[in-house]
Amino acid sequence: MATDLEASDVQTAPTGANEACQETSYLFVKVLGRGAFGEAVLYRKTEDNSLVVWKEVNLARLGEKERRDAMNEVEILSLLNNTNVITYYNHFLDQDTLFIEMEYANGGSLHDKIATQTDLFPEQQVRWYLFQIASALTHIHNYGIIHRDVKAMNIFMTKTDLLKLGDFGISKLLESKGEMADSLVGTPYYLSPEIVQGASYDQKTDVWALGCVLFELLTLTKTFQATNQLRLAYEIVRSEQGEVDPCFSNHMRELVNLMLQKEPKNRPSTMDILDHSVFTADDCKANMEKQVWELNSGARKLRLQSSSSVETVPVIKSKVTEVYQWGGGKRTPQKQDMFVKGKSAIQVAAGSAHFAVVTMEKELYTWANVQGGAQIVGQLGQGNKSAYKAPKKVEALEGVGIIQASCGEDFTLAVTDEGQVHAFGSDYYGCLGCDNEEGDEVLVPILVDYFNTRPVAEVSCGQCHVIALTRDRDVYSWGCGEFGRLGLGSEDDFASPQKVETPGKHFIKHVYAGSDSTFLVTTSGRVLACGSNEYNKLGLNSETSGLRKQKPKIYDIPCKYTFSTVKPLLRFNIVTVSAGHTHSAAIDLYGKLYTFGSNKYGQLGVGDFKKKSWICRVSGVLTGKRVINVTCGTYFTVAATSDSQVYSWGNGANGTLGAEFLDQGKGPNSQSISLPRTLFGSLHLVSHLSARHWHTIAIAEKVLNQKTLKSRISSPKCEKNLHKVFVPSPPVVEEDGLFLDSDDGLSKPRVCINYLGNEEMKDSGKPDSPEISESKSDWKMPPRAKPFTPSPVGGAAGYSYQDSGRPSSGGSDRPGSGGNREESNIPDWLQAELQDADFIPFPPDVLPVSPPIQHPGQPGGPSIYADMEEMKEAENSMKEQKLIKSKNTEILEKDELIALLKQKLTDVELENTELKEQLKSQEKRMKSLETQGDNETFLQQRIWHHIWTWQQECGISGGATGGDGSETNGIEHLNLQESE
Ligand SMILES: Nc1ncnc2c1ncn2[C@@H]1O[C@H](COP(=O)(O)OP(=O)(O)OP(=O)(O)O)[C@@H](O)[C@H]1O
Repeated sequence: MATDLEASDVQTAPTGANEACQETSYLFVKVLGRGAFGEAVLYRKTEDNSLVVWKEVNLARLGEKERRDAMNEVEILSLLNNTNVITYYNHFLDQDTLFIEMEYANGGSLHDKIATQTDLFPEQQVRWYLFQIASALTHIHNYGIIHRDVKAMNIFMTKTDLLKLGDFGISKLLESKGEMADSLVGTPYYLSPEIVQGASYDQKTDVWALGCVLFELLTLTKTFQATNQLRLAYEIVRSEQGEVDPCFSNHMRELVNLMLQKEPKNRPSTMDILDHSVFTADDCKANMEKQVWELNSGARKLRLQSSSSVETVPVIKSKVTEVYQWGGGKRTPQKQDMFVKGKSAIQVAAGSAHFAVVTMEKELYTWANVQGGAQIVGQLGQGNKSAYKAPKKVEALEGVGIIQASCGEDFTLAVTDEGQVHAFGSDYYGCLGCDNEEGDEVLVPILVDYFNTRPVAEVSCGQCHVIALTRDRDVYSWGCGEFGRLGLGSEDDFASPQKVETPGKHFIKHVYAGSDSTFLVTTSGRVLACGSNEYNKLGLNSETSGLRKQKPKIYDIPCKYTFSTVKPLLRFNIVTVSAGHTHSAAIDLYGKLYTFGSNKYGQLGVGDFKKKSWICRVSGVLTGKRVINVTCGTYFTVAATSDSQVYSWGNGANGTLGAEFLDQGKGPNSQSISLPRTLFGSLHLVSHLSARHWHTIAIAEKVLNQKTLKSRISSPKCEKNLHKVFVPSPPVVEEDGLFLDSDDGLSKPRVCINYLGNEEMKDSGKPDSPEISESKSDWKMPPRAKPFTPSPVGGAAGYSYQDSGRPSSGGSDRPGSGGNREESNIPDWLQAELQDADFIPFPPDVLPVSPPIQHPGQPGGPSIYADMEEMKEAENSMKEQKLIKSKNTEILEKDELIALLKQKLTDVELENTELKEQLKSQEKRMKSLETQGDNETFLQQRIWHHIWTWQQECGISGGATGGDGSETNGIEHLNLQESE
């Protein structure tokens, strides 16, 4: 049926140019330079106006090995996601030219920086640089990668003094960390003694090169120099570098000597470097971690948050957890009364004709919703083939603590708190993982022995295959292998778990099986996919246009037998994926929702039914909201947001959208909607969702009453100040000691509230420590975001609030709502709340709820239970707060609110009138200046600048920039804004 319905959607390879690929995606800016094999060109990407570098590598004159190296660079870059490493976005091979798209570092290279430095760098600055390069190397070493070409020229800089390690042209991914590489590569000055001597080497060769860079930073000269290569080699092997100026601390001099030890084993690892006393004194390391995060998150927010303007933080006063199902003939959500207090559901799963629910008590319940000839073949695990219509406990699992379950088409798998896996239902494709030893239909749960010694963190069932993630982060798959969905390099079926090789040392965080596809999400927010890419539902197709020497092209990939990076998603930090039958969805760290695949029934949620060959961002009513959960059915999508709304869209036949259609028209899309539409009439905070075929099941906490605090965290107007608005949490260190990028799903960006014009927004521009200000040069720590501390007087400027049972319309950006802190009318109780950093900046839904996963070594059971504990604690603390605030809360009367709003509006009107007058006078002044001739241009420029500054301060977009060379007339723009 699917194939027939979607026939018109099928893409043929190579695809002819369509609407999308005729658009220019890239605008040429300039050629950055030429390397040995091609040039690096700067482009502006029209999609988000970001600057990117396309490195063209001419492979025609490359030897076989060099070709491999180039491809190696691409593969390796795509695995990495770290602030101090150049980010990889895309690549393609066009005949003999390999095109690689990567992040642009706008501040030159460290080599240039050293070359133009006249006085010695202050120690603090050297420390700052060393910290960043050591962090970058720690990241790549953790992935089993040796860079092998660390040198000042390959360390790029941003204008904010962030360093980014790039040019992985000759890096080599080692299969295991213990392996020693033996090929002779590198740049003479930075070659390690072991490479010069032709011996094997490991990650410590990068430490040597880093030692050379450090020496260069400390002395402004090369560590080893000679008039010829042979002499240089001799000097390197002798390993007797020169002296470092005694103005540097003993710690620093000791460290550089350690790094330049001839014997690799005597050199510190990059982790040791970061733990050296150079960094541990005075909380220096923590400050630098924070600094890197802040500088990077500022830049990233500019790119990613451009249309997000409102952050809504629901404060749930009371709630009841309920389980709802709909679809399969049930046109509105049906409540399952079984799951009430004492049996509250924590996780749900939908199969084609059955459901499974895991409760807080670690019990498993199953039941059926059989339609159209579907049969019960044991998928309920009840010991018979009855189609129980109401939830029934799986008695055979009595005494076993079930913490997660997943449903395939006609089978079920359940994970215990000890990491064991139980399976039941159809074993036709070998999905029960027991080598078909139990027959085709297994009516009671059996243990998948294979995992007895390999505890499992989570499983995900596709239509007829399974993917499992162990607590050691190994991935296993089994079942039907058609289209390569098992990621095992073939289409073979397997009736027992098979270990999946993923490229590089990925740290897999979650696994998701679709009907005939599979996704993996890494700890660094990367997405890998394999299986059928029909309709581009894996997002593996790519297209380019606007590149010089390059015709617009679509690279259509029908299926993948091994896991590959989903390149169009590399720009985002993905935390959750849902794989549907015809389309897929992904949520990023900021709660933005992306969809890709077939759009025949509007299932991509972008307002039309047209075919899309790219990744879509679902905005519309979701703009400014944080999506916390998403699930894809066959032709529909359901998503839940943090402000307690549930939306559905796509094909509504058979009740899949959980809402009645009042506007049924004619034609193929008569029962479809292409934009998200709310599903419940009241507020429901959804902690877990699952859809398959045409069924959906959800755990919804009915929010009986909620107060919504809204904060403008980002709007086009205040984007330039975004980096000052976000207060970062320090990067997270995982139990196994690995550094996770701050952008990893595990870190929680603390959203603080501020506005243009607030004092908080000003740059201090001052050095961070006395040590710097006393330094020889005028170097300063990069501008640092001032943590926002709401002041007791008007500190909450920027919040508006409601107290109703309905959510806010969301996204409203009322004029003047961001007034001066001193003039804030925010009531005291709210100010007090805002000062409670634990309460406001960490909404419980910052991380989308996903199937439970227990990290290795993590005490206290699966994370979902920890989450529940946290939620309970949060609820208790909220109750306490409620008591304290009960007095103040009285002013939350409607009349008070209306009065406040009116006052605010009056203030805004006054401000606007004042502004208009000021502008008129400036207009007059400018006109008179214009008449004074060319020699007045300088003055005009200053006036333009003033007008532009006002516009920015007043949050008026499209500012006047005529004075510094742009085409727009600022006053015209301004008037237009006002009249609007
Ligand atoms: N991501 C980037 N951001 C900013 N500048 C870059 C980036 N990548 C390359 N460049 C600049 O572009 C120029 C050419 O770079 P390219 O990598 O092609 O050659 P190379 O590194 O100089 O030589 P080779 O690749 O042969 O080692 C260099 O000046 C480099 O600084």
